[in-house]
Amino acid sequence: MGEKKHIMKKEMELRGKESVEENICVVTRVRPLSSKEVETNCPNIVSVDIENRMLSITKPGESTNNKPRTFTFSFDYIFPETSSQMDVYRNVAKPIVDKVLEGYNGTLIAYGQTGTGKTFTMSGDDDPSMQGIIPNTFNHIFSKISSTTEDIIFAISVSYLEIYNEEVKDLLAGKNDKKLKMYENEDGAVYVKDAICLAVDSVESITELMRRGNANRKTRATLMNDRSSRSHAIFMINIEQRCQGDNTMVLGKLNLVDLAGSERLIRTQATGDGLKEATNINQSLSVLSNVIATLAEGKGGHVPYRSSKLTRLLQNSLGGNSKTTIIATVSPASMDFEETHSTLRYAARCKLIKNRAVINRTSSTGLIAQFEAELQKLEMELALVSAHEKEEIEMINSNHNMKRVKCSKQKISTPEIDEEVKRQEEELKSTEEQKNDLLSRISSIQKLILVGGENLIEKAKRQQFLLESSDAELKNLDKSHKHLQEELEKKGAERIDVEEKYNTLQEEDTELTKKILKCQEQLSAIKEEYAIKEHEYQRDEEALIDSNRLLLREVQLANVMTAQYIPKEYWRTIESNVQWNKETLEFQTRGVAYTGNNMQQGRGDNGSNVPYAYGMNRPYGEYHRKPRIRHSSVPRPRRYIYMTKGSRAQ
Ligand SMILES: Nc1ncnc2c1ncn2[C@@H]1O[C@H](COP(=O)(O)OP(=O)(O)OP(=O)(O)O)[C@@H](O)[C@H]1O
Repeated sequence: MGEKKHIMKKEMELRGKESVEENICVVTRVRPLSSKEVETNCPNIVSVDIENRMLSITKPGESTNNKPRTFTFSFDYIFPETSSQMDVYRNVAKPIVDKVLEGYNGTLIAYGQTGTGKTFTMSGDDDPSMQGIIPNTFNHIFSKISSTTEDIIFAISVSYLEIYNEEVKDLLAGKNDKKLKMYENEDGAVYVKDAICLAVDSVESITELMRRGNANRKTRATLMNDRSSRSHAIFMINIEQRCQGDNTMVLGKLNLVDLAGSERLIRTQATGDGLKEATNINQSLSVLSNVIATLAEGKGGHVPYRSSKLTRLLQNSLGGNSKTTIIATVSPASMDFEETHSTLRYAARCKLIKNRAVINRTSSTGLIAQFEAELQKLEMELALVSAHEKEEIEMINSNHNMKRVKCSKQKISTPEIDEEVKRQEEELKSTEEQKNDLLSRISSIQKLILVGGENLIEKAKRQQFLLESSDAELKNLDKSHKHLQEELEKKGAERIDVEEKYNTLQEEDTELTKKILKCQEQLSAIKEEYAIKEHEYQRDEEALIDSNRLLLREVQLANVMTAQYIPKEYWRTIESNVQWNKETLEFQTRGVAYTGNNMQQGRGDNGSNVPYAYGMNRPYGEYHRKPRIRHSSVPRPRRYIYMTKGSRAQ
């Protein structure tokens, strides 16, 4: 005994090393509005954002700042009203069943207000497309076994229990209402003593057990549901498998739990047995809620599993060795707001629970070993019976021979021999019956040992096809989603490109606009300058015209003067001695002693007749130097006389 405990402790230590802690998976499923709710125009308060896995509910009649008050929750997966049974199976149950087939414990729990679709989700209807998780699981398991290799053998067994008014009942035991007791085994796992556990060899046989159990389940019509489940039901499937090559054994346990629905007594108006059932249901759900709250806190304190049969049975699934998923079912109807809100809060809390699942490696004392031992025993019996049968046949044959010899020799009848043959033939018949019975027992046990790769049933294959086709559909969807995503990314990149180009163009445009503005400024400055210059030019032109006019007058005056005052002979002398100096822009005379004032002075001083030099003392314009006659090359200071417009020459 001590050695066994030691081995178990070692095994548990090993399991601890192999396991990984992970959060419970929590999903929600919204049922469609019922025909009654549609008829009464009941508002839908639920909105689902599948992509972001968010679900929001709106509180009827309450708003802050004119906005309706909404509560948003996020879950691992959300199934809107339009989700099919296969959608739920593929996304929620299939991953867990696959893990159970690897040897893990798996649990699926449907939780929610009464009438929100727990039984619909777990069991569904007979119509194949309406089948719920439990029947889809059968097809999945058997088709998976069909597709494994021959060197793995399986044994599948089933139990179906319910907890009704805090009593554990066996749903496979017919109408026998025997209460069952729960115990803990050596490694702490809770089990129900004397619960029927039947081995199954096909989808048909397991479906038959489910139907039998469902027929025995307590249901009642209530104000909230025509066929309300009044008990928590747990369908348990054990999958044991052994690899023939290395003799390794694993045992996966799958618990499929359809809880009774929580209900507000004021709404169901239950009385009598209905009231007692509802009180027990609410009580056990409240203990479940406490267990979840304690586990969610994660402080490792005392968890009140023992406070109800339900929590005790689910001990391993909540905070223990199991891959667990909770499916919270909710109603979209506005009148169910309180219940929906409470279910969602409860479910959100479940997300915090951590489990630590490990593959259950078993010793050889499992179902397969039991079957093999029984087969061995039956085959030994068969060998004995066959040997006996052979002896009997031989004896009968020898009696027949004896009878033939006696009859032919003595020509007498042999009543003793006839009697003996008759007796022996009866014995042979019974031996043959015994042999047939043994053969059929052997064959039925052999059928329960499922060999991997065997074509177990066509239906399972069909279901597998359904699953695979939905997988393929999903893959196709994924593909087109990916394609769309890529297209979107491409378009996004193109848009960025265009935006960049647009930005550069805009920048260029701004630059050019700046340049244009600058050019425009320069142009207007130039125009302004041009206008000023034009004005100045006009002024100069006018001044030139004026000065020309003045010069003309002066020339005429000079001509008159020279004609009158300079005799012709002097005139020729002056002409021949006068030269135009290009540099000084003056006339210069050779051999003339006096110019300008000197000449005037000279004439005045010495009384000579030297005439006034040409142009002397004559103002003639603003910009023009008056040509002067100079005698000597010695320069003398120039005199300029400026004349502004309107002033007169002196
Ligand atoms: N997703 C769904 N699609 C279509 N019909 C649904 C869906 N969910 C629930 N229903 C329908 O709603 C009704 C109530 O569902 P169901 O009996 O499964 O509720 P429940 O949660 O198990 O209730 P209870 O706790 O009272 O047993 C049924 O008629 C069922 O067919």
